[in-house]
Amino acid sequence: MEDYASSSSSGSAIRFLLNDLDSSLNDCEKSLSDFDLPSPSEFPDQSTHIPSLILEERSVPVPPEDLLSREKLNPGQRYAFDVILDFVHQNRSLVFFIDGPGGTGKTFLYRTILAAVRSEGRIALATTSSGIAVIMMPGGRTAHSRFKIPIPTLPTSTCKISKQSELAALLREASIIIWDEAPMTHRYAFEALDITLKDLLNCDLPFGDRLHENMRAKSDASFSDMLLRIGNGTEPYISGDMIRIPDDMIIPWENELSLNHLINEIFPNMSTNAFDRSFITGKALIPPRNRNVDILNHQIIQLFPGQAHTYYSFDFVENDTNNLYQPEFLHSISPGELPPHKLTLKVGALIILLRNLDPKNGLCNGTRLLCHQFYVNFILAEIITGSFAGQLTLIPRIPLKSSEDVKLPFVLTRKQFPIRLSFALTINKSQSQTIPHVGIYLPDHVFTHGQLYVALSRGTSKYNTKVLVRNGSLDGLSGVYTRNVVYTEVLQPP
Ligand SMILES: Nc1ncnc2c1ncn2[C@@H]1O[C@H](COP(=O)(O)OP(=O)(O)OP(=O)(O)O)[C@@H](O)[C@H]1O
Repeated sequence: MEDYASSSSSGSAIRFLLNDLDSSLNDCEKSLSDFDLPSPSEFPDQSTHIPSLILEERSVPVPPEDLLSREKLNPGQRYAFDVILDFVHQNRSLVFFIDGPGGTGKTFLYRTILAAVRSEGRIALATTSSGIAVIMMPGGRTAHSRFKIPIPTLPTSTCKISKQSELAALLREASIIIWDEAPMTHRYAFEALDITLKDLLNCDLPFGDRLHENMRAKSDASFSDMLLRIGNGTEPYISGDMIRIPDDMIIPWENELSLNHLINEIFPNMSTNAFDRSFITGKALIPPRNRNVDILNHQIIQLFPGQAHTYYSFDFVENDTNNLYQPEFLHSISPGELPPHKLTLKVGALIILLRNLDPKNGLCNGTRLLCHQFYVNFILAEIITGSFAGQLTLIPRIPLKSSEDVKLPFVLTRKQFPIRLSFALTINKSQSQTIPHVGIYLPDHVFTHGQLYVALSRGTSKYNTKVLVRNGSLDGLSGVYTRNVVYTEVLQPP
């Protein structure tokens, strides 16, 4: 409360405090009402000052490199930028859809728009569907937290924003709202926001644009072209839905030991390279499933030099008064969304956060970090993903509950650090990240739309993207093949 004492009145100070508290709780999918705390609007402002939410947005720093990005936009990005900025300048409303496969520069475009609009003293709200995308945009927040979209979101849901609230004032004041990775969110969330915004402001018809050029791999034109063909489903198919992977990307499958060849290709000479920060942070192995992630991480931490530090979790099931669930059984449960019971780490090891601890400060579900030091109840680690890269942070040990997705007949509570090793991560978790040196391990062929494209498009060139396919041979044909799942109807304009 002392930090808020300089506010013009005690009512304002309490309101500031409640607003900040509410925003932090929203990041963890909770709200003030969950803790019987009053709403900020119960503490009216006696002064004529600008609402704190508006001040907060106005103070989001504009990175100088984002201002310079305007000069680097490719023709597709430039067109979208010009049209959108025109609407902003004319104070006109329209909904724009920017579409394009991973790596075509959507986030780059959003950051350029945010910087341009904010540098004019206007308000630009940056929101995203996933926690990890938040840290890719300065001032980013998850859409659920920013718009107070209820969870679960039902067909009749509306956002919890009253007309008199500071948030309503912020939305009215905003010149632009950007929602990254919008298709990942259920349509009920958009309908809830649509109804709410219609009540607060006026929106018009949608407008769409599609980006085509893969910017992540632009230094390797043939790779970039191949990626777009794979993403569009136009790479030639052989024997149903199989495509051939170029020979120079292949690590041949001979037997189980071939996995070591892939690991050595991406993480060579670990005993000398492990403490070279730039070596270790630009790399990852990406298989489709969590169980393969665990196998790979286990193998790499063994190769990693230094003393192992192991943390064991405390596991329990609430209200299990008859001790039905023995600790040994609970320890053996290890779904990808929870940390393992036995967490073995080393200084310099790569880890990934499994919860949104503090999205405003870069600690989201999906943030990758480097371990620096181990304490009993904290780990000192350095963020390596997104705009907070380079910052040191303390990760606490916290209780984590299993979700319904794990399909257990009870809720498991595990007290552990909310992290896993991340030398390897699933293809889905790798989305939105550029990983210059990537090894794709396909013990099974991919199974969902666009997944092969996501895996292959993490890298920046053919030469540092390697692929190991377990069942990649086709009768009578040379070369290595894997499945590419593309539902072309998903790519058609409405
Ligand atoms: N016009 C540009 N000039 C230079 N670099 C660019 C340009 N556009 C994008 N990039 C770079 O290309 C890479 C991929 O861009 P970005 O992350 O914006 O793609 P994306 O479409 O958001 O990908 P994803 O969907 O995988 O998150 C980034 O390293 C980005 O800095």
